[in-house]
Amino acid sequence: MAGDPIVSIRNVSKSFGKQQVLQNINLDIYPGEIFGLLGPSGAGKTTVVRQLVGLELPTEGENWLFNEEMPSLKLVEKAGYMAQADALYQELSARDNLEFFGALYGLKGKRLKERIEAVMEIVQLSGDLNKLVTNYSGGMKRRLSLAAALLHEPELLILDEPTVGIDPVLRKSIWERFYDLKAQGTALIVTTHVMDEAEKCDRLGMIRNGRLIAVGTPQELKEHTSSDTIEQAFLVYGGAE
Ligand SMILES: Nc1ncnc2c1ncn2[C@@H]1O[C@H](COP(=O)(O)OP(=O)(O)OP(=O)(O)O)[C@@H](O)[C@H]1O
Repeated sequence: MAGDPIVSIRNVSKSFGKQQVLQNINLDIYPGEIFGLLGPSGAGKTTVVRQLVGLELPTEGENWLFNEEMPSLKLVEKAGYMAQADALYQELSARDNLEFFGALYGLKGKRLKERIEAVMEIVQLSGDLNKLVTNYSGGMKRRLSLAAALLHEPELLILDEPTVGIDPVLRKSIWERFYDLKAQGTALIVTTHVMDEAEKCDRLGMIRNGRLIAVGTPQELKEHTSSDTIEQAFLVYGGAE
């Protein structure tokens, strides 16, 4: 792949107490690609992405972002992160939440106002800007969290199960926005256990029991295992482990 990787995970292992949750992960991710981390619940996907944003440290190995080792405060502005659990202030309106997150990223005034309008349009919540978050549905909260991650136009977006609880129609339109961002050169890392979503990624990393068992385009992974579906390919790689 052309150019320097935007993310480089090097020999990363992680244990929580006696439980080893990541085993010698090596992975490079490049600008402008949508990289999917696919694996069942508990496989270690969240632990990988939390390390990339400096919320977790590896027990062994290194995580590099933009040619700098994590954790680094300087990198906070370059990456946008959407966690699995929504980190929103329930008693505030969507607008107040976005103003708060925007201020954290150094956005203010007219620029902040413009960005809030733009991201709320992307997640189709423009009409609900002044509503209190406590009155949002689960799917609306997910979309608002996504809006917050998009606010400062980061070069790298790290999204932990971004479309859980979002209906298929909106999921499709959110993926269209992901492709728009990719076209602008943004790299996206998306964790998922949904197979049809995995198919939409440029490349996939399959994770099972803390190990990266395969990396490639959806097409490559299917071809190498003579599988018709990603699910089948996953089972073949998992079985061969
Ligand atoms: N802070 C922690 N302390 C102890 N164990 C943890 C901690 N965080 C994660 N784990 C364990 O690490 C393993 C991997 O968890 P992780 O959340 O990374 O999986 P995941 O693939 O993201 O799963 P899911 O799709 O359910 O979010 C699990 O067994 C989990 O219980």
